[in-house]
Amino acid sequence: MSGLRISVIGGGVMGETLISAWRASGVQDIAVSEPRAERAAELVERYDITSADAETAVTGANVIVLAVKPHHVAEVAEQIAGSVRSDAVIVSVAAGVTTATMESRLPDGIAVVRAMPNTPAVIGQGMFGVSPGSSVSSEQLDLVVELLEGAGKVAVVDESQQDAVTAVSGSGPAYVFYLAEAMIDGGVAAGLDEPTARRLAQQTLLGASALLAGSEESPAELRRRVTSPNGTTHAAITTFDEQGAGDALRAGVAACAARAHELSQDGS
Ligand SMILES: NC(=O)C1=CN([C@@H]2O[C@H](COP(=O)(O)OP(=O)(O)OC[C@H]3O[C@@H](n4cnc5c(N)ncnc54)[C@H](OP(=O)(O)O)[C@@H]3O)[C@@H](O)[C@H]2O)C=CC1
Ligand SMILES: O=C(O)[C@@H]1CCC=N1
Repeated sequence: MSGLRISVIGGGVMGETLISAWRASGVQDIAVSEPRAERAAELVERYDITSADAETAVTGANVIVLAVKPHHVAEVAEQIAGSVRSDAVIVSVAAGVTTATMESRLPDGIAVVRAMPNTPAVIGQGMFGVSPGSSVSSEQLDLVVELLEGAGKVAVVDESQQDAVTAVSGSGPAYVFYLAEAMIDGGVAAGLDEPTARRLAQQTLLGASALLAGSEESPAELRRRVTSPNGTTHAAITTFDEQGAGDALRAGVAACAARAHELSQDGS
């Protein structure tokens, strides 16, 4: 994508994730704005990008990514409002911040897209739920989708579904790591050394994920194929059910969506 200039406001976990993925996919011109000087210098050194204050970083940028905490989005939008190109597209990755909130802080007609990423984007395996605001042209949406596809898969969804997207894919990697922690702990308790338990859990999650992603079968059917009658898996799943693991996970996903909704009400 020649002539593309991306400005990333906020050089934390998600800002770095996207910068890293875009550098790996060949994007040349990236500027970051990050208030902590040491952190900004680290990103400049690591990814060969430029660093500037927010107003300078967005000047001339075609795509501006807001990767600050949800409660900082409105003030950052106000801060850059006078410096954005009229044809720029602003992509916010903040949980719970609506396109309407951002549009109200920016000049009329500026294109705003809300995107919910996840951290596997750092290895090009991200999942993004994307919702255009009221002033986004189809070319601008295509540009954002193409850019994000450099870091993973993209689903364009109605903005009303963004809290649910956050609850499944945005926060989802943490659920998988939580499962990995429990599997490793359980393996150690059953007699493995930690590095071996970790290796077994890692490859099992990788293999099972690839199988699930490439299969026409439902997760329930794939699980059934592991579960021999009255065998070892049956013992594990029966215990999970008895102890409410499935219900607990469903309740956690619902709590995540509710928290995303709460953020969209007051941003804090
Ligand atoms: N981490 C994840 O897995 C995901 C995160 N998100 C969203 O991404 C956003 C960022 O999250 P994450 O990267 O985890 O958070 P971080 O706290 O790691 O990053 C936010 C960064 O923005 C910086 N910042 C604060 N104010 C400004 C400002 N005015 N101008 C420029 N930079 C500023 C912060 O600096 P300082 O620390 O000094 O305040 C910090 O470095 C959030 O809105 C979150 O909802 C979405 C999906 C997944
Ligand atoms: O925990 C959070 O609030 C952010 C949004 C989704 C993943 N991390």
